[in-house]
Amino acid sequence: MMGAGKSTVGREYARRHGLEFIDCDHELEARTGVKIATIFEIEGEAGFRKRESQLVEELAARCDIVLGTGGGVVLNPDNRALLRGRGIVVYLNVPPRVLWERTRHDRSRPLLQVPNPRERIESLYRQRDPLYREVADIVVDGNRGSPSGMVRQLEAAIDKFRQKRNAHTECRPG
Ligand SMILES: Nc1ncnc2c1ncn2[C@@H]1O[C@H](COP(=O)(O)OP(=O)(O)O)[C@@H](O)[C@H]1O
Ligand SMILES: O=C(O)C1=C[C@@H](OP(=O)(O)O)[C@@H](O)[C@H](O)C1
Ligand SMILES: [Mg+2]
Repeated sequence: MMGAGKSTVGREYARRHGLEFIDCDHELEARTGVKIATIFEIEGEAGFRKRESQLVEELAARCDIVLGTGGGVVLNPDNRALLRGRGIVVYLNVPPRVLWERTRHDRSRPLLQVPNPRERIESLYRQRDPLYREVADIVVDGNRGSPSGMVRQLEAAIDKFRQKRNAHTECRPG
């Protein structure tokens, strides 16, 4: 969700692991030369989603990167299928009250520039939580510490996931 810490925690995780971090929104801004809010203004949400999907399709083919998506990436079933098929997908789950606290003074997210952003966050959370769970390999409570604390929790959760996955795919001596 917006404000969960994908951009902040993802960047820090990648730095600590010597991986390239690509943030979908930053990448779209770099490629278009304008802010996300301007893409929404000119092309509407539909135009933004189209650009986002094209970028996710391109980047899902990359290896050895940490990809920080926008929170709305899961709305498109094709994006969900792409993400499910690649890498390890983490859902940073943060309750709406905290998402609101983290985003309330930030005007960079057009979907929250409404008269009742708090209610908007709650309804988006209700709508999207099942979609995030559908795509995620790992669900991490994203409200359990500072960004660097979250990176350590992510490391532990990813190690655990890899061990479990390897145990399942190991072949037994015949
Ligand atoms: N674990 C955390 N604890 C406290 N604040 C955080 C945490 N993770 C992110 N933040 C803050 O919340 C805001 C939104 O983070 P951001 O990484 O942009 O979220 P997202 O990319 O998921 O929308 C930023 O101001 C960031 O510094
Ligand atoms: O949740 C969403 O629909 C959006 C989330 C934003 O990214 P963050 O999740 O990084 O804030 C950005 O892609 C756009 O404003 C739409
Ligand atoms: Mg972000």
